[in-house]
Amino acid sequence: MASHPVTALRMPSRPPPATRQVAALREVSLAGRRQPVLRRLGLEIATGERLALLGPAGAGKTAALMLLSGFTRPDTGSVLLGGREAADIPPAARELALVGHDEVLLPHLGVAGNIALPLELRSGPSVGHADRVGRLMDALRLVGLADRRPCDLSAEQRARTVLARALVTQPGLVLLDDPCAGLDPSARAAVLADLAPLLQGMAVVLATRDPGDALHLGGRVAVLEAGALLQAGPVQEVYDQPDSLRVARLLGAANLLPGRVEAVEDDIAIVRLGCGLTVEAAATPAAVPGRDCQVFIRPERVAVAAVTPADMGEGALPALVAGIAWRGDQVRLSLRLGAEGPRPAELIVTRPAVVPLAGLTAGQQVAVAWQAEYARVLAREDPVIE
Ligand SMILES: Nc1ncnc2c1ncn2[C@@H]1O[C@H](COP(=O)(O)OP(=O)(O)OP(=O)(O)O)[C@@H](O)[C@H]1O
Repeated sequence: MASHPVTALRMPSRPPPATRQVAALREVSLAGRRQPVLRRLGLEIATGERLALLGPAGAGKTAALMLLSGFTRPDTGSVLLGGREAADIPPAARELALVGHDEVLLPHLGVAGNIALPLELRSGPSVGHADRVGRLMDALRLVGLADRRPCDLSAEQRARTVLARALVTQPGLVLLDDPCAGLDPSARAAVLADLAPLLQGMAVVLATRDPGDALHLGGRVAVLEAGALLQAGPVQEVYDQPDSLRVARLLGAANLLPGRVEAVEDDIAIVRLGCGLTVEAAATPAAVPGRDCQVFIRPERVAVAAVTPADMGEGALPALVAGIAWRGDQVRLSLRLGAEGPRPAELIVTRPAVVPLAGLTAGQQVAVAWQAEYARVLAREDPVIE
């Protein structure tokens, strides 16, 4: 192999800066041809923070990045950079790096040459030779193939090179527009994991359609759809406590069990499911006694065992194993709740494939349970975004 793996390890020399606002969108709106692109969107990004903009195609993620980078102006609302109104700051003067969808690598330069280019072009005399070399070595660790040409790189290596090139100047704000597009889930996860040490001290906004990216990036997530902000918060919190069906589905696999709220007591709602069983779930504003609802619970939050509900404990429910499927690194159990009644509900339970399922088989009677805090009462339908 002609390439030289880069082995030097070096921690970034920057001291961790005090937390402050690096950038913000304040109630920005942007009109589109047929429907609004952004609808009074508000976001704040602090020093060193990681924020994933998660949403389906056309949600307005790229449009939000274009506003921050200055290539588009909002129709209403404002963009702030470093606490300052950014309208008069041209894109080239904004101290940020933008990695778009179709970044081009210079074909006549090797990986190291491509990554070093921004250092040559942008770093002023304040960045000494030793610091430049150090930054280049740090960035090269993400790729590890210093002299390979772009035409000889795999899609993952290209993505790594593009990211390394964007980070080599250590900008305070990095905008990443789905830099792992086209890579399979394990490659996406590996790139984001390897990226983490390079991102220290930098604020990162990652636009993605993939909830796995948001979870791997860590930090906060802002969920967008049709230009509207649906929910924002720490990614694990939004994953476990979605406010709507849309957010529940956009963050990953979700059980949504139709039912009706019977009572609410001490932040816990008692819900009678359509299949006839009664369950507990965290009360939300949608938990109004007498109102139809859906009970949300993530598949990995459901406990299952080949015992009776009485043996499993208070609140456990009887279920029937309808099917078991192995999907790569995951086992997926399909259960029927209320199988005796006229309208059984399907409940999906997932486990890492390495976790033994104590010999569960299709057709077996089991008991299931969950902690009420991981189940949530959601409205039967989401409001229309207008
Ligand atoms: N400045 C603009 N003016 C008018 N329309 C725009 C502008 N920017 C984006 N759009 C339109 O707004 C919609 C949302 O586009 P955007 O690229 O932001 O979505 P996205 O969430 O990034 O989607 P994807 O995941 O497919 O990249 C698209 O229909 C796009 O054509």
